[in-house]
Amino acid sequence: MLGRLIRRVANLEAAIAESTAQRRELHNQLVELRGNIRVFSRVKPHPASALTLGGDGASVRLFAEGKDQGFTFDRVFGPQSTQAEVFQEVSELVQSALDGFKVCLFSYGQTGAGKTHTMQGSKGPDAQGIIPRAILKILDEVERLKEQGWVYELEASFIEVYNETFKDLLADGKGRDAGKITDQNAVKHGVAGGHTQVAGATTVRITTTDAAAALVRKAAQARACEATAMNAVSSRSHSVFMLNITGRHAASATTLRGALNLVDLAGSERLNRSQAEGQRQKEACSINKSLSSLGDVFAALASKSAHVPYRNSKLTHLLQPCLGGSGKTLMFVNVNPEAPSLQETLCSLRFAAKVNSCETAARGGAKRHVERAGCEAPSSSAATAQVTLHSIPSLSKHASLAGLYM
Ligand SMILES: Nc1ncnc2c1ncn2[C@@H]1O[C@H](COP(=O)(O)OP(=O)(O)OP(=O)(O)O)[C@@H](O)[C@H]1O
Repeated sequence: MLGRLIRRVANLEAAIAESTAQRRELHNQLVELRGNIRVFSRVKPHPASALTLGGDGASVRLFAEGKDQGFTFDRVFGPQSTQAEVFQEVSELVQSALDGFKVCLFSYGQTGAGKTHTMQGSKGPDAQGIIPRAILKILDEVERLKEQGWVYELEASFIEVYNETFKDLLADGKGRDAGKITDQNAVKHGVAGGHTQVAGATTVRITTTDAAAALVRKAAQARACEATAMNAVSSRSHSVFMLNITGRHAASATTLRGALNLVDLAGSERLNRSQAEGQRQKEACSINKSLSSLGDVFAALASKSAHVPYRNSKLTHLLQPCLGGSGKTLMFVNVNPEAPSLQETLCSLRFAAKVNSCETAARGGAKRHVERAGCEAPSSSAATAQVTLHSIPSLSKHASLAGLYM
């Protein structure tokens, strides 16, 4: 009798493992079919919008430079879109980071277009943006995966890139130079798909939503202090929430190393060079340089160029493992639909269209990072076949979003 029950449990566990393997395999096939570089646009609410949204949920039109111009992306979120709807569309990429992929989400657009609203959001469960929702999803998944024998470690950093210099937003201390990282070679990419670190930046182990909320709050305070002291530096710097994810499964001696980078880019508006002087001119040059370096990296990837200029800016160097063929990237292009912003909106949409054109070229190259004893970073399909037998990830519908934002 007991023997029969034990066999039954073993059979049921094998069946669960089998269906989990299929789920992960299908999930990753789906993500890869959609392309490893995807572009979404989000239109901020405005009572007199100069943009027209297509009924297909993926296109937007505007009249500028004397003609009607249309753009199509993977998805366009209209002004009515909620934070929950937006997160729903990106949650599969968050899942990919847990599955061992290097993932990067950007928000791009002119100042005030909604980048921080999309990434960070504001207080209250409905208003929270991608960062708090992603942390909550990951912690929830990690808890579930424990039952399958997986032990996950989450290590977070919060970095700012201002005038091509890194700053640790989690550093203690106040003042303009607090957290400034002067080491020009601070970016350290782990070998064979290991984690990326910024040497000298604080890393915090995240085990609870409270710890995560405290970290997000500290980074937001550091940016707010700067905003007062230095005339809103935050809109002229990039912020990167970096989460390195390590999953270990003792029974199969398997280790997964994924990463989730959530990037709020500097405002993309073109400053009038003739009017910008001193510090503002330096900032403008540095923002232009890093945003155009990002564009250059996408262009090189699209043309399958032998050389991809990751090292031309701190940001692209930091995000190299996500941007390259083995990672997954999603760019949000936030636009302000009011008439005076039309020219900036057109520039943003053109940039996004360029990034979007990389999708097909880069398609199909993403690799998860898997290690097993005596077997480093096998090919994606081999890894999928052997490694996915131990988890049943899914987001708890009852999980609370409370407490993760500031
Ligand atoms: N989709 C939206 N729904 C409601 N409010 C929004 C939306 N997008 C932006 N806002 C509001 O517009 C204002 C500016 O947005 P936000 O701060 O996110 O812009 P930003 O692009 O991050 O600007 P900056 O580059 O200066 O940091 C905020 O008050 C924000 O709450």
